[in-house]
Amino acid sequence: MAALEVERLTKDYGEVLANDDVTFAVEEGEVFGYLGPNGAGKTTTIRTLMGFQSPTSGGGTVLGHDVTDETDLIAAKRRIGYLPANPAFDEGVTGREVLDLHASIKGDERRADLLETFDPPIDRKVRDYSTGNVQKLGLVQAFMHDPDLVVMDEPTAGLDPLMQRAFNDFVEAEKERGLTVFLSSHVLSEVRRVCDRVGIIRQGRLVTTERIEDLLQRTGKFVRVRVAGDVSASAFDIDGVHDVSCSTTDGGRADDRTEADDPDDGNPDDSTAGPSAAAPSDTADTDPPRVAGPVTECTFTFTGDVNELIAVLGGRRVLDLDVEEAPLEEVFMRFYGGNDA
Ligand SMILES: Nc1ncnc2c1ncn2[C@@H]1O[C@H](COP(=O)(O)OP(=O)(O)OP(=O)(O)O)[C@@H](O)[C@H]1O
Repeated sequence: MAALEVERLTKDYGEVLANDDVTFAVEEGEVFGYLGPNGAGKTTTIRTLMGFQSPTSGGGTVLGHDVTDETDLIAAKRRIGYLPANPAFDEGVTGREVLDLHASIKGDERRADLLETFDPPIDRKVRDYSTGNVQKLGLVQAFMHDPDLVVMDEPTAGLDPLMQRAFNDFVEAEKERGLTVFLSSHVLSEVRRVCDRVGIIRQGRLVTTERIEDLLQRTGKFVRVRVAGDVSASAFDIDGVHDVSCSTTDGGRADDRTEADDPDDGNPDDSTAGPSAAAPSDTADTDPPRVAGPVTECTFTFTGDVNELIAVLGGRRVLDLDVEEAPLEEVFMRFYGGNDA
């Protein structure tokens, strides 16, 4: 049984169709990221799943309970943790009192541990909290009754980088324990680190659901190669090379030599540039080959067979080579952007 299901969910606010026939499921034990640009419809889905608003049509289940059936949902909510976007608590009470109230309804067996991790100033009145501290209090509240499913709307909003990292560590550990997490986010590093799968929504429509690994696989690698000689982009005309761009400079020029030729620049990349190892034997560990004459630097995204790339490079004198995972940002921009294709 899926821990959370959204089935043909449509929410029409009148002027805006905020969710348009959205269908996806989150499996037990999965961490699922729900992504999309501002106003895409993420909060609308989340609030509907939590029973705070009714769908125009369609619906969903959480832990097998119908989200449009109020009574059914009450039973499920004891086993669900929820962190809304911009959580708001009674400003006149302390954080401790907020948690005590929550504990009286759902329990708090994990409160002490969570307070060690997130550490909001629980004896101060909520009105004196910073935005980040409100968020931390919300996180403690969402997890402290040891739920089976946690739903969070932008959980790291307002958290400083250290706290964001603590949150990511925490979610990874929770995943190990088998917790199911559904979260919306704009923070791609966080998504990449903690999520197994993502669903991307744009203008109310689900564009894709995909495993993070597959998304990265499909995106390919970002390649930057420097070769001796005047080489044109057509030299890399093999399957899987995209957006190739080459520029040739005089290899003897000081500015062009700076990175590759300076053994003392402390740049570890100079000595580890993959197939530079395939370059001639004058490629000392700390002293990449010098070259007289033109040097061409080409960059491209590569989704093809790496052996074909090696074959192309094999016929040339490679001075430097970087192969990196393409940034996740690029992948998401494709989906976030205006081009449906
Ligand atoms: N109560 C409402 N009445 C009318 N329109 C609404 C209402 N709530 C949201 N909307 C509109 O529905 C669309 C989706 O909003 P929603 O808050 O679900 O997006 P979101 O993806 O969560 O955005 P963000 O990333 O900015 O939080 C937006 O155009 C928003 O203006």
